[in-house]
Amino acid sequence: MTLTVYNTLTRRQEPFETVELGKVKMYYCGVTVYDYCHLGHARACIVWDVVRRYLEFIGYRVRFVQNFTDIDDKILNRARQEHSSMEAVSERFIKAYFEDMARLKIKEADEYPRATHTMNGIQRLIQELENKGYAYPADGDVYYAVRQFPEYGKLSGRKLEDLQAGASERVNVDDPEYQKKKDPFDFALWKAAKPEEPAWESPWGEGRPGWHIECSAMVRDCLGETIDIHTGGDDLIFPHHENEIAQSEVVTGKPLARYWIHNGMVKVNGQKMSKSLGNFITIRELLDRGTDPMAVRLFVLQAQYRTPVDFTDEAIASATNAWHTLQEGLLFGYQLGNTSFDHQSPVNNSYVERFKEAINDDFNFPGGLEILFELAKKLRREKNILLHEGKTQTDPTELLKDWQTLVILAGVLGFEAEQETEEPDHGGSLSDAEIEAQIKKRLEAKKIKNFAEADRIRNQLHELGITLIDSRDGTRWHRN
Ligand SMILES: Nc1ncnc2c1ncn2[C@@H]1O[C@H](COP(=O)(O)OP(=O)(O)OP(=O)(O)O)[C@@H](O)[C@H]1O
Ligand SMILES: [Zn+2]
Repeated sequence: MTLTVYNTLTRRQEPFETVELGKVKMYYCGVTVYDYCHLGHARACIVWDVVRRYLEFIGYRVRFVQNFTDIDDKILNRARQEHSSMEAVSERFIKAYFEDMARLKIKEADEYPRATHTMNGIQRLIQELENKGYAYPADGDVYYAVRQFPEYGKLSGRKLEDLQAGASERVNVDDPEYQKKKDPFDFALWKAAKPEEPAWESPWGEGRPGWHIECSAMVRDCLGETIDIHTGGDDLIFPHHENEIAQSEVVTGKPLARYWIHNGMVKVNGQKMSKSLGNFITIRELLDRGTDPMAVRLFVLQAQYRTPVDFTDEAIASATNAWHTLQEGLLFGYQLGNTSFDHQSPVNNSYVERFKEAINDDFNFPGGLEILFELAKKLRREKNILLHEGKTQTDPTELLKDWQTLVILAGVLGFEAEQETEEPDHGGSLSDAEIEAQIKKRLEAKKIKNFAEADRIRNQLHELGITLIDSRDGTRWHRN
């Protein structure tokens, strides 16, 4: 089966065909840099990191561009609060962004355009929109006339009429922007300079760009007129991506992107985790309290990328347990005596095929993870037998191949285990009686098919340096 992806634009899962054979141009709407990144951003970044890695794995050459929005009211507000400048705030949080992403092992993009570095492209686009009759100046601002674009709403499936009806009560007629607009849904392409705010020269006077036009200009400057994949969180479908389409497509006469793919939100008690709402946990907070970056990756990839996920401490704890299982599998080869990993090593193709088959179905990463866990659990079982009986049950050459397969496929999803972390700290070990009691609890959990709890107990014991060996006559154990 070849890759098929769900396209927000057509609301269908479609075969993936690129504009240029073998090449993918991909743009991700990145962060507005006025604060530290939170777990919601981590989800978006991990999902697109893995989509990119997977496309490379199946043979595409991917050009991945991700922007920074470094002009925005929120950045200006923060600068005011801190008595500093917009540049100082954005530089600080861009630096923090790179630190966080390095800790999460996110591959760097090929290019990171910034709004403030794209001023020519932005102004050129606005000028072209004006020349074609899609934009009009109003008192130093410039607005996009949504009524001019009959396809407006095609991405989000919203109709202007419905929006109008819904919004009529909420419109603030005293708002100066409202008074300048010909239609309440027209949006700003350029905003006249306000006193003491950063501003750029333009044919419409001093000012700064609106948010949506930045991305249209950055896509065009960095990747061209039609790209293959445009991504971002599903909170951006309307109005941001709708407006990007409206701006770009009337100027170029071409589709802006073949596939619009959106990640679901990380939520907290059912509400979007968001900087503006203040209900977030930053990536650095989460990692500084000892969460393994690979557990964060697992937390993200265990969910289908389009569905919302709830952040809870329990969910992170359970992802941490699962990571320990995977980690054990990834370290298996070193226990067999290998000192390094050779990426050219032979692999077990049947697993590779199953892995691809799962993920080719609209980037079904949870399906891909199942294959990894199958391999990791097999290797763990063999490791226990090896420790206990001095040799493995399966031919070591076959096992080595399984291990190599696991390392390579896990790498496609960005998972890496470091050899140094191989032996967890065995500090507070348990007495024999305590171990027996835990084993009993685990058996009871298994009886009622609560395998998650059974695995949790096994992993917890493993952390304390105790290995369990399951056999037909019960569970034996030894200290490592
Ligand atoms: N809770 C979340 N879950 C998943 N993705 C998110 C979440 N919040 C933001 N994103 C995605 O991260 C990228 C950067 O978002 P942005 O900088 O606008 O953050 P934000 O937290 O939504 O900001 P704000 O709270 O000010 O709206 C976007 O692609 C956005 O869709
Ligand atoms: Zn964007």
